[in-house]
Amino acid sequence: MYAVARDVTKLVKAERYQQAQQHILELISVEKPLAEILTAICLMAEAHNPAIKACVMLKVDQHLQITSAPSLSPSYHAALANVPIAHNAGSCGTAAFEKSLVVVEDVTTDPKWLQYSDVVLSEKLTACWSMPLVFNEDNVLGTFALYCDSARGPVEEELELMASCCRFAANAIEQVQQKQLLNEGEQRFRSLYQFNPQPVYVLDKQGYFSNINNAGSQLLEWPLVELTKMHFSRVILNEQLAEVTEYFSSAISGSPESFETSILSRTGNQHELQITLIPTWIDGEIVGVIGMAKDVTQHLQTEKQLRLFKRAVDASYNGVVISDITQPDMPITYVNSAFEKFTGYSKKESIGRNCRFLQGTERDELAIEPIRLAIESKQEVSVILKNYRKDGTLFWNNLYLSPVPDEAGAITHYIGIQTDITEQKKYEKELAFNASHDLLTGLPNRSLLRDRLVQNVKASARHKEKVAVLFIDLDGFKLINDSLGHLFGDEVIRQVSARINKQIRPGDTLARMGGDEFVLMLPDIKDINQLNDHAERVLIAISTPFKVSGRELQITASIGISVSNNDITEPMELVKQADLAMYQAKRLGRNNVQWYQAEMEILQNKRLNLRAMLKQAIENQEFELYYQPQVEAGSGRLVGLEALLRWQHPVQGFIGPDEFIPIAEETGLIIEIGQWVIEQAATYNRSLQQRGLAELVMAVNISSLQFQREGFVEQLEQTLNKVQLAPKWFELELTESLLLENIEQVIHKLQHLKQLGISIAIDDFGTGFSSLNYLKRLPLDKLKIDKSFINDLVTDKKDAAITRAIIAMAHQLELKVIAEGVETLAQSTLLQKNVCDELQGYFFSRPLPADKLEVFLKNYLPS
Ligand SMILES: Nc1nc2c(ncn2[C@@H]2O[C@@H]3COP(=O)(O)O[C@H]4[C@@H](O)[C@H](n5cnc6c(=O)[nH]c(N)nc65)O[C@@H]4COP(=O)(O)O[C@H]3[C@H]2O)c(=O)[nH]1
Repeated sequence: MYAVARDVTKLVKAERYQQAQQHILELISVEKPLAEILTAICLMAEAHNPAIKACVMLKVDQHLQITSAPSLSPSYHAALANVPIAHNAGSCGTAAFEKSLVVVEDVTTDPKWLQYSDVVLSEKLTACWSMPLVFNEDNVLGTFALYCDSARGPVEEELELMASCCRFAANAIEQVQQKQLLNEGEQRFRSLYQFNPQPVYVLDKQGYFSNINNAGSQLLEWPLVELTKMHFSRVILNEQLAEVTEYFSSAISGSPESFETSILSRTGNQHELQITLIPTWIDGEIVGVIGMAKDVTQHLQTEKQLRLFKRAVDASYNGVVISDITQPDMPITYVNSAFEKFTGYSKKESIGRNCRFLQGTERDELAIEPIRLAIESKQEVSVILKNYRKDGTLFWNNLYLSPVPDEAGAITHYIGIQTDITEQKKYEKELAFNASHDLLTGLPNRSLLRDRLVQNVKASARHKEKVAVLFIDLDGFKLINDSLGHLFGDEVIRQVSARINKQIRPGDTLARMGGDEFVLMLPDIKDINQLNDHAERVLIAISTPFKVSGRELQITASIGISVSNNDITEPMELVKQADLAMYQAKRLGRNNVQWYQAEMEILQNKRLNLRAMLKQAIENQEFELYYQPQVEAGSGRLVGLEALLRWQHPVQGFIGPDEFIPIAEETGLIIEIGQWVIEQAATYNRSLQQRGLAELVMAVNISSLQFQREGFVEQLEQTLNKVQLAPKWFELELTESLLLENIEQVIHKLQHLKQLGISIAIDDFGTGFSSLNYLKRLPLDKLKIDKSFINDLVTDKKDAAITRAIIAMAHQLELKVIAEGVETLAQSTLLQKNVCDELQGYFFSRPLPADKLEVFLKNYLPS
């Protein structure tokens, strides 16, 4: 009977224990709170033996805290709230520390309980056995302890119970902790997903959005509800769809993809996105992809713009250079292609160096100073620098420097824009030179001469010295120019200027005033007596024969000299004075030197007066014609008259033609005067014939200006018709130089005159630049040997020889010859002997007024 009763108790106990275990497993599986599960474990242990109490402590940091001890008092709970994991920290603290079972049979004697024994005793408990809750062999989660009211160790059965409770507790704790970890992970993922500022989305295997975060739906501008039914192709730009679909297929096959594409939002806004697609694996199977997008529209635009800027700067015509002013010695960090082209230095050779290497060995401190100041004050600046290319050639660099701020506004760099203005500089220099120099000879011109004269006159006055001016004018240059052409004339001027240039000292100025006029300024003259020698040397230099275009030539010059004095207020006055002196030299037969004298001014004034009076002379009928007879050499018979103009001014008295004709020519009045002479001479000749006084050819001097005028021949023809004088009784005396101007037109006019029956004589023959060529070509009748040859004809063999030669040549060309200025019988006889056709001169008669001529005609007897 007894035996049966015992078996039942054991059985009941085992059954209850099993039920308790079942209950605990259920609690764990339905994820009941940990404290509830641990309490159930404690109760299961206590149910085994009413003399023992259970306690579960969990590890929190390096301490143990009671999580469940259902049969222990609240004061016990409070006292062991925080037990350290250490040696001698009660049974539990020690067990957790040593990771092994600790059995304390009597807390009153065991040193492990020194601190806590009172608390245990007040619970009427004596022994405490504690087992660590270990997970994965090493990880201590806490402790499971059994207290006993008697001082003893655990029996075998109790040890098994503890081990079993520990397993249950460790399981429950582990599951709770796992769940906690899972929870946290999910929350983290949700945060990453939901609060990500960049679009994140989930696509299913077919490419439909299953989910998308707020940033994504905002970018696409579609409501979340609608998006989750949409296929991704709906938002991709058409032309990129094929490519994106391929990326999607690749991702859905397990390979993550990253690419850039363009999408269109609901309202049509285009965005450039950088997308990463990651396959989503669930239980070893891909169920879709997670997409992450980054809106790079702004970034791409900025990049595009930067690339454009870089290309533009690279392609710029101007050299561009950027220097880092935050670095020591401000190295170059960038140069464009134009910089490389200008300077010859490649990018590699330039970057890292300071810009000053372009200045070569010399440094233009004056130009660099503004750059230094501008960089110091972070200002912009523009300077013109003399720089050198790699090959050593100079170039002018118009450099504009501007500060470049960083994002924070601090100036970190300077950008320099270079313009190569070498050509412009050269042009400016040329312009400046041309403005002050004569193009043909390269000599200073009038304006530069004026500047130098002003400076030198001032300086000389300070040093009590003088400035001399030599006005040099070539003799007969007009004839050379007219007969041999302007190019030839230019070459003559060039050669003459070079010759004079050789005669000057440093500090002298030789200027060309235009035409054939030169001015030589000689400063610092100490002895004015040397000036004559100087001028003579110039004359000799000019008159030495020279060759131009293969033609031998000799040319002389006339020089006027003036010297500064204290009365001079305007230095150019000196040039005027030297000019007047030069005119005097011309008047005195050319090829000589004259000094300026105050009387010359008077003479000049007189000329100006004359000019004014001449205008009145025609109206006031102050002109009169004198006539000088011309005789046939052989017979002495009268054959012609030369009409010579006389001017009887009511106040000034007689004024000679040599004096007023040049002025009449200068002013153009010669046209009117000349026409008056023609009419007067023709009328008078007709009158002589009508009155039966003489039948003679009337020769009239014609000025170049008059002859060159359009309609001259026609007007002459009309005049002769008007006065009814047959053209054969009229002759024109033309000078050599006149014939050489515009030769084709001259020939045409002469032929016309010839047709009319008017004869043509060449006046002053032998004094000009006689060209035999034109004599042959022109329809002429007569040559008039100049009186300068006749003067010394009898005494000077050379003059006699020239005269003979002229006569012989003229006859060969079937031209008549008349000699003028015949004053003596000897001259007349010699000319006769030399078969000169006609003679004219004081020996026969002076020019006579009409009344006296008529007396002469009546009395004339051929000798
Ligand atoms: N010593 C010297 N001289 C003599 C002798 N026989 C004549 N003469 C001068 O020689 C000049 C000859 O005239 P021309 O060579 O045509 O030189 C002329 C001519 O070129 C110009 N001329 C005179 N009348 C006119 C005119 O009506 N029209 C133009 N265009 N020029 C004129 O003025 C020049 C000077 O004229 P004139 O003073 O009248 O001077 C005249 C005349 O008086 C002589 O035996 N010995």
